[in-house]
Amino acid sequence: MPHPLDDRPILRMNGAGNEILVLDLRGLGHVLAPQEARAIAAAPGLRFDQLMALHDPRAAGDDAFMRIYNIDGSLAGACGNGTRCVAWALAREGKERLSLETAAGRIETRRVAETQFSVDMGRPRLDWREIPLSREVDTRAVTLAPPVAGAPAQFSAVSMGNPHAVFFVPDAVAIPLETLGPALEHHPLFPERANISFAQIVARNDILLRVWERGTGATRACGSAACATLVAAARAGLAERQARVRLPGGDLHIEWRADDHVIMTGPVEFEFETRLSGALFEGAPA
Ligand SMILES: N[C@@H](CCC[C@H](N)C(=O)O)C(=O)O
Repeated sequence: MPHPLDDRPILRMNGAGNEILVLDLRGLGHVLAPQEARAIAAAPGLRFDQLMALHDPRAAGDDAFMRIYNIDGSLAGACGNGTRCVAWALAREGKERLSLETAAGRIETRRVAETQFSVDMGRPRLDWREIPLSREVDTRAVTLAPPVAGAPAQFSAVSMGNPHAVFFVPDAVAIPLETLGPALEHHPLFPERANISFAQIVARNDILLRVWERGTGATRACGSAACATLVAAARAGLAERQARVRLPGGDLHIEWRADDHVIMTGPVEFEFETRLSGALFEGAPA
């Protein structure tokens, strides 16, 4: 009996450099196990930061339900760059606007140019319980206790459907991401771990950002982190409610609208399409 994913098409893309796979499972009824996601990541050419698995919509009017996997097989509630890639993939079916559901809620996408998409990432969640944090704090300025050597003493916490900690620093490029990232991702303040951002305010509408992603590590871009950073910077009075956020893999434009929704606009790039082989999953549950 062949594995249900044998010969299934899969798209390799990137969103501002964030490495994304899009796997359309609509009509199949198969839910990827974490081991299966990790097996795909280990296949030649298929390493990913996030794998966006599309499932049949659960609600009338939606185009798909998305499960979002990190490279370690864990699930994320949101992925801005991956969502733009999904928007590109479904635009091939003639859909220029999408309504997509994830574990964290509903998001909407809109094509703004051939390879540029806007995503309404919804409302930021700012209560410590929603992020979540392990103790009651004002999320605008959380003291990092216990401290981590080399990390700033305070950060701002925001959920964009996934947990983000934003550290404002004078020089984002100088940050030793590979050592601070994992120490902070697993800090006891974050019961569900966290995505860790180091943000340098260049001007009130221009932010330089480097991100250590929960479940993945250092990436060339993170859309939800860019949204969280803009929200944190605006709350701290450091930035306007819209800004360019510059990441190693490209720029994103983020706007925190008056209606509280955060809109992210940025590029996608299609790299190639291939087919999965059932042999990848030998030893992983079907
Ligand atoms: N790259 C993504 C976010 C990634 C999700 C994250 N690693 C998590 O587990 O929350 C983006 O573009 O938003």
